[in-house]
Amino acid sequence: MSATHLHGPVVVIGTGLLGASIGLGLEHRGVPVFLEDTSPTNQAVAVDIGAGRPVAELDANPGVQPELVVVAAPPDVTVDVVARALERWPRAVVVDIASVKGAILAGLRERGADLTRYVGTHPMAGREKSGPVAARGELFTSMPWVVCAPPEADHDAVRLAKSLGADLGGNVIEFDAAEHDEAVALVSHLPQVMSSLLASRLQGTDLRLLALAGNGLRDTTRIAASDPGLWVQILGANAPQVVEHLYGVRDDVERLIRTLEAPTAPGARLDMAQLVSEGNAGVARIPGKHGGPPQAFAWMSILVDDRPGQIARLLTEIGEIGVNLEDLRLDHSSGRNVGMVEISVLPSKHDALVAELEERGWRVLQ
Ligand SMILES: NC(=O)C1=CN([C@@H]2O[C@H](COP(=O)(O)OP(=O)(O)OC[C@H]3O[C@@H](n4cnc5c(N)ncnc54)[C@H](O)[C@@H]3O)[C@@H](O)[C@H]2O)C=CC1
Ligand SMILES: O=C(O)C(=O)Cc1ccc(O)cc1
Repeated sequence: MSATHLHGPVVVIGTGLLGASIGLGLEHRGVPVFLEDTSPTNQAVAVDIGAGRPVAELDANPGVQPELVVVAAPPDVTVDVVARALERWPRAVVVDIASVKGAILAGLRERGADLTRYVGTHPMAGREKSGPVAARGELFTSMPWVVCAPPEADHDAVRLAKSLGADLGGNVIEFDAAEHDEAVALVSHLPQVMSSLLASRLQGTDLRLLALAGNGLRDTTRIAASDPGLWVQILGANAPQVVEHLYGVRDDVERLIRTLEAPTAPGARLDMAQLVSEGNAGVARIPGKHGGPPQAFAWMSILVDDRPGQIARLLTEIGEIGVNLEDLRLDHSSGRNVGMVEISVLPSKHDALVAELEERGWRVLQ
């Protein structure tokens, strides 16, 4: 990885969730950012939260060109906005961050855009919310940041695109556009579709039934709250790759339906076990945090009295014991006078932590 950093100025066009998050992250590192959006409100909000200054202030100084332009507008308008930015700032490198890459590169080629100064990128980080109000400067920390350089791109343009991802704390990975689209169909677009399909089953359901919802439902439906306008564009631009996975899902669902229609038939239980085991095998392949190899963490549950300050005391004591928490979940059902804190740690730390916590009087369930 190149160790160079951005100096700026950087122009961000499209100051919604992603654009304002990029602006915040760069401004935090001292890189001057200028913002532009077709929505005056979104631009003003992004300025107000500290993501940069209006681009008019850069335009007022015609001698200064941006070092880098980041197009963070919706996929449908990205080709047009990138092509115009390449013409408007003839010395700047222009990157986009749209969730699909092949269609955008093809569109720019068709338009005869100067691809020596263009690099496609895609931060694999986001939220189920949109607009600058939801922006977070640390959104990209330790998340993959894909760089898809067209063969025509200058070395310096690629270096700058990588610096953007690295300066925002991302893990930079190089793919070509076709490989990228194939990968995101599986790791991003299919999860969105599955989450939406699942959550749509909840429509019209008696709220008394939904009151039983636990973490399983929440874990599998968070991204069902995503913006339909954005996802129409993403799925439309990557439809052939996504549909290949849906054929596989359809086959598996049909197999499961046949099994559950006759759950006591010979072989049916094996089929059910196989379905869950196949899921076990898939989930074990998801890389750990920071892009490392798959890492199975060891979980434990600690009972805490429902009194103010108990969870803070627990976390302080875990810090004193010197163990790093990998994940933390709270289960705090109303009407009970104890809560449950579930934590995960490296497997090598698990037994010693349980022993230490029990010694200090905590009730630990494994
Ligand atoms: N939402 C997410 O989690 C992620 C989104 N992306 C990509 O980032 C891009 C932006 O997505 P979000 O920030 O989520 O959307 P958003 O809806 O929060 O923001 C998009 C912004 O672009 C502005 N805009 C629309 N047309 C424009 C134009 N012609 N010129 C200038 N500004 C224009 C809108 O007014 C809005 O402020 C999309 O291409 C998306 O595929 C990439 C990774 C994650
Ligand atoms: O909310 C999440 O966890 C996401 O994964 C969001 C997301 C949405 C679109 C992308 O192109 C990349 C990431």
